[in-house]
Amino acid sequence: MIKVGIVGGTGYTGVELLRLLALHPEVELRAITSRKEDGLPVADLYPSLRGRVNLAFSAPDKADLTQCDVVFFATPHGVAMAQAPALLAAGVKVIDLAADFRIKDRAVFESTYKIEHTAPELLEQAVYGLPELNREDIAAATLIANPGCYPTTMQLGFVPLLKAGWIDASHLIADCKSGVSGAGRKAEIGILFSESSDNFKAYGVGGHRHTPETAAQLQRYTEQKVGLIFTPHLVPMIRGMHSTLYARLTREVSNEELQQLFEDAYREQPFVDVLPFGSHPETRSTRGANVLRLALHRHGDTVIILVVQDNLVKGASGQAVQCMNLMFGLEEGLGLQTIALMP
Ligand SMILES: NC(=O)C1=CN([C@@H]2O[C@H](COP(=O)(O)OP(=O)(O)OC[C@H]3O[C@@H](n4cnc5c(N)ncnc54)[C@H](OP(=O)(O)O)[C@@H]3O)[C@@H](O)[C@H]2O)C=CC1
Ligand SMILES: CC(=O)N[C@@H](CCC(=O)OP(=O)(O)O)C(=O)O
Repeated sequence: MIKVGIVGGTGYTGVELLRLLALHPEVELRAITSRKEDGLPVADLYPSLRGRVNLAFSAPDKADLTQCDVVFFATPHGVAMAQAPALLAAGVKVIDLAADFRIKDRAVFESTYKIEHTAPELLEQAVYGLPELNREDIAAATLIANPGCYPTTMQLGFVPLLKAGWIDASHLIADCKSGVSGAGRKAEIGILFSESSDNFKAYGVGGHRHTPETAAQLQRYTEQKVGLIFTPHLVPMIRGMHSTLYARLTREVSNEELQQLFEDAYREQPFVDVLPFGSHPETRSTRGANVLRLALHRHGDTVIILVVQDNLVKGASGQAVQCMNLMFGLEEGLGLQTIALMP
C-alpha cells in the first residue's frame, strides 16, 4: 500500500483528493493537515467521507509526513516550496497542486506570483504533471508540478495542432469559463453567493497567471514564438470548466483530417474523449469524473476547439492521482473510474 499524506485537506482540492483516494485500492491515508481544524475528525467537516476516512486533521507541524511514500500539497502557492526539500531528502515523493514548480524560469515565476522562490534548485528536477503529454517523465519523477486547471484545457486542445504544424502559433485565443470552486474554499467578496450567482463576468483580462505557464508549455511543441490571448470568466456554477479555443489554420486541411488528427492523438489516452466533429461538449458530462472532453468546429480558416472538464478532477486532484499512479508503477486509471454525475 502507498502511504499518503495531504497538506491542506480542508480545501476543495484537498477534499477531492480524499474522495478519490478513500476508494483507491492501493492507498493508505496516513496524515491530512489543517492549521485551523487541528484535531477535528475529517468526517465531521465533510460528512460525505463518514465511514470512509477515519482520520482527524492534524496541524502541519504535528504531522510526520516523512513516514509517507507521497505527499500531496493542496495548498496556496508558496507552501510546497518550503517543505518539499526536506521531504524529497527523506525519500518522500511530492505532488504539488499549486504553481510552485510549474514555471521553470525563476524570474518569470517570481514576477507572475509576486513571491520569492525559496527552492529554485528543485525547478529543474520538477516534472510538469500532464500525463497525456509527459507520461514517461512523470513515471520517473519524484517531484510533480500539477498543472493549473485552465492550462490543462488549453494544452490538450492546442497541442495536437501545434505538433502537426497546422496553425499559426503566434495568435492563439482561449476564452475560458470556470465554476466558482476554482477559486478555492475561502471567504472573498467576489465569490460570495450574492456576487457570483445569477451573474457572469470576465476577470484577469490584462494578464492571468496561467498565461505564462501555458505559453511556456505550448512553446515545447513549436519553433514559432507562441502568442496566447487567454481570458478567464467566472460562471455561476460550482464545478466545471469550458474553454473555447481558436487558432488560424496555415494550410489546407479538411474537417475529416482535423478530426483524424485529434482522434489519433488521443486514441490511447484513457482520460481524453474526442467527440464527433461539430459536437457541443457539456461541463456536466465531466462532473466528478477524471475526464476531459473536446470537440472540433470550423469557421473558414479558423479551427475552434471546445474543451470541458471538472476543474477539481481532471483540472486538479484527479490529474494528481493519475500522476501518483504513474509514479508508483500502477495502472494509470486506478481509482479514477467514476462516471460523471448527470444531470
Ligand atoms: N480549486 C481549483 O479548481 C484548483 C486549485 N488549484 C490549486 O490547488 C491549490 C489548492 O486549491 P484549493 O483546494 O482550491 O484551495 P483552498 O483555499 O480551498 O484550500 C487551501 C488549503 O490549504 C491549507 N493551507 C492554507 N495555507 C496553508 C499554509 N500556509 N500551510 C499549510 N496549509 C495551508 C488550508 O487549510 P488550513 O488553512 O486549515 O491550513 C486549506 O486546506 C492552490 O494552489 C490552487 O491554486 C489547482 C487547480 C484547480
Ligand atoms: C475561478 C478561479 O478563481 N480560478 C482560479 C484558477 C484555479 C487554478 O487552476 O489554480 P492555480 O493555478 O492557482 O493552481 C483563478 O483564476 O485564479
